[in-house]
Amino acid sequence: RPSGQGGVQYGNVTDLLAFISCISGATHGVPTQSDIHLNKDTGVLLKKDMILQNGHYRIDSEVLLFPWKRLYRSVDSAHIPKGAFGRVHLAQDCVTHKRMACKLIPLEHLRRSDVEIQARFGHENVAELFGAVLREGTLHVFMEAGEGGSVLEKLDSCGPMREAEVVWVTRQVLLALEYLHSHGVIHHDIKPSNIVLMSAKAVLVDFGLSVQMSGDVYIPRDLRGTEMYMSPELVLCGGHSTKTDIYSLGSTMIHMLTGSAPWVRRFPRTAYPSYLYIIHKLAPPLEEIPETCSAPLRSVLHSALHRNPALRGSASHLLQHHALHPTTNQT
Ligand SMILES: Nc1nnc(-c2c[nH]c3ncc(-c4c[nH]c5ccccc45)cc23)o1
Repeated sequence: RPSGQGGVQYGNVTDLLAFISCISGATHGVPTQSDIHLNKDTGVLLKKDMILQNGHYRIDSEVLLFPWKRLYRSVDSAHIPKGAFGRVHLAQDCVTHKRMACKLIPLEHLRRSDVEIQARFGHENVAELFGAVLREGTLHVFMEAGEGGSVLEKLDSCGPMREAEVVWVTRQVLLALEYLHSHGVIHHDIKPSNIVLMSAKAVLVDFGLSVQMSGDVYIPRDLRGTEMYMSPELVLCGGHSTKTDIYSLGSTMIHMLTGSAPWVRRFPRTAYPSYLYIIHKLAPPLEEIPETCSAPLRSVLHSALHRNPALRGSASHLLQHHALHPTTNQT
């Protein structure tokens, strides 16, 4: 590479995956064949409207980072969304002004799934991956930006969502899950903060805990997810399937309908440091479904929150439910 040249280049998903396995291998002591210079900016961009300069794509010269603007009055403007290991900023290409999300992941916290799953499994309702650049030990992952913020932010500032909005979000998350589950991918962290809003769609983000199953059952080595949204079978650690995401979506639907995560109203977090025992011992939180919830949507919730994963609806099955096909004449 000529001197002064950066190591960032345009490429395809295969090039990006090779780059990610190189650097994640490099950090886990696996000797890599490539001449990755961890101290120069190296990386792969998938989009030509991200403009390289001499093989560089640097923060504050080729691309600028901004804190997300105050989307809602009451949300603390310092509230920068962060994934399992990474802070997410709004980014803008200096030449094309393309607006993106940029997640900064310290190399020591990088999980290959954080990038690999989004790169391999593109879908309308999965935040699109635009590229990744490694600079001074931090991986900058550029993605599709949900400038409407997350569903959690919307709930924290505007309170419970109307049923039609809940149906709109639920349907799009189910479309993403139907696609991911058909490829054996479990997201493992379905919750309001991992669903972000755009003008005409909602997309899933944060695949840092995702796995692709090799068979029908995934035997976990660790507990993955966020407690209030975890399924009973996941809490038991005896092996689970893609159906765990469906239960987490049911828990997310309760949060959207009531404005609070399941369990926390009956068992305040101050008094209950952990919800794992509650989720294991008690029946699914069906009593938290508001009285005002329509019968059709209630039956979707009963199916999604079924304690037995075998009897729980799949994403494809739930998508066929008439409650998720609102006709225009419904209020
Ligand atoms: N953990 C994680 N991994 N990837 C993402 C991600 C990709 N594109 C995005 N677009 C928007 C937001 C976002 C979340 N909360 C917000 C509040 C205000 C404004 C924006 C947001 C997050 C993302 O997030």
